[in-house]
Amino acid sequence: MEPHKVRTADDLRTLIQQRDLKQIKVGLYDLDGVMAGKYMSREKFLSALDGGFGFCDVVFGWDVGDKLYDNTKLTGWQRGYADAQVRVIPESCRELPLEGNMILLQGEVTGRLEGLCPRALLRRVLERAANLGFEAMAGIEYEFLVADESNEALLGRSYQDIKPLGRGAFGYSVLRNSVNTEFYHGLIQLCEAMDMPLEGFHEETGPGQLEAALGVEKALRAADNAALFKTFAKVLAQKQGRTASFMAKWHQEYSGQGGHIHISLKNAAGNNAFYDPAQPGNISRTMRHFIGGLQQLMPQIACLAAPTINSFRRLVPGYWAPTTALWGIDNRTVSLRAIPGSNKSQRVEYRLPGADCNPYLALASALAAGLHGIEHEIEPDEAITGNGYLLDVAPERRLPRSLWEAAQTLKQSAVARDWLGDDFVDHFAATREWEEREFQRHVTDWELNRYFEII
Ligand SMILES: NC(=O)CC[C@H](N)C(=O)O
Repeated sequence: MEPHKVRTADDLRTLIQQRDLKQIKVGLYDLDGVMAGKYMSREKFLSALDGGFGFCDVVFGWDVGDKLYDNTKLTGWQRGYADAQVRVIPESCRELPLEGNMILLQGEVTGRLEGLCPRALLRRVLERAANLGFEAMAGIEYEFLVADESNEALLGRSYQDIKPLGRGAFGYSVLRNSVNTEFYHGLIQLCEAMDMPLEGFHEETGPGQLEAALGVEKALRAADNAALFKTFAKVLAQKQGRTASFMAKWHQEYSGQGGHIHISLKNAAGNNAFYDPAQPGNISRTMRHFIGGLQQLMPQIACLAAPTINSFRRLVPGYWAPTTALWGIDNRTVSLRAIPGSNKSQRVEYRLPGADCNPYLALASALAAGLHGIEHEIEPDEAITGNGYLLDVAPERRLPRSLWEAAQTLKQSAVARDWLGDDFVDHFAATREWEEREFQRHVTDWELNRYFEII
């Protein structure tokens, strides 16, 4: 039995027996898209496979620095930080080549806190898509920085004067990717072994910025691959004495780091529901309405695509990242790029998500918005042409400018509540408000440099 062939609990038992595994690694993704997990003994794992296991619910109650949220209802001291119930997902089994024979299994939270589990959330949206007669496909691409030094060294200098892997900006440089093969080849091989092959991998336009495009998959698999890619690209870099970062904007002078999502829908006949060769740009009625829904709801779901304080540094004009909820045909100056193609490749690229977002949440919210558009036959604005940054946009097409604002628009969104659930919306918005409060009480370097002496 091979990890990529595992579909059932029995397959998994066979694999564990064949490899004579004494330990198994199990993890689940939190709201920030960070994997929390542990090694489990074989005995414990086999019992978890049948009956699930408990995992302290603080996994949804901590911020990225393990500080406890003080403003959430579903987790907190008032709930005693009880265990959340987790089920093991056999078909999530992956090889962990950096750890010899070890395998990795993902879990999903069930029961009282199921509404907060990012993977369960995406699964619910996909079930609703299936009820509407669609199967969602997605391909996610990441831009990320590789620093040619350890995180300890960077931490010691408070992340100042970062030394990127490769000097200067040389988008698509073959020199860079031929010299830095230890990292490039290492990651290609790792992704291959973990059954999440890269479709493209190149030097982006920024010192040390790389871009990896994961192959198109059914949406849940695409999000699994994306989340695992982020986790294990960081692991590989650190094992090489380097550091990979997926923050949205690590330097004001350089282009930010996107986590763009390419989306299409298959209809019941297995055809691409976005493709209609009789229409301009091959854009079917279904695709138009999907774009219409996503365009209309984008400000309301923006904080799932831009979930950190730093996300909003990326969303500025002139750096290839969008600033408005507009769309165009093959236009990279707006947030929705309709890509004319064939029955196989016709799709829309959602360019709002940064590399810092949780792929389960960004994808679930985009699909919810687009499917809402299909259900309600929402017509998008006219496609824009030329430089979208220069357009004067209507207030309802503006995107939130801060995490606080994004959390407020999410909370007020009836459609987000309908598709993502009240538990999720209330909890997630509270966690983003907490993040903004933490930031607001912090004095930044910029302020010190600007005001300390002169004001
Ligand atoms: N490849 C590109 O289109 C650049 C994207 C840009 N770096 C972003 O932040 O989204």
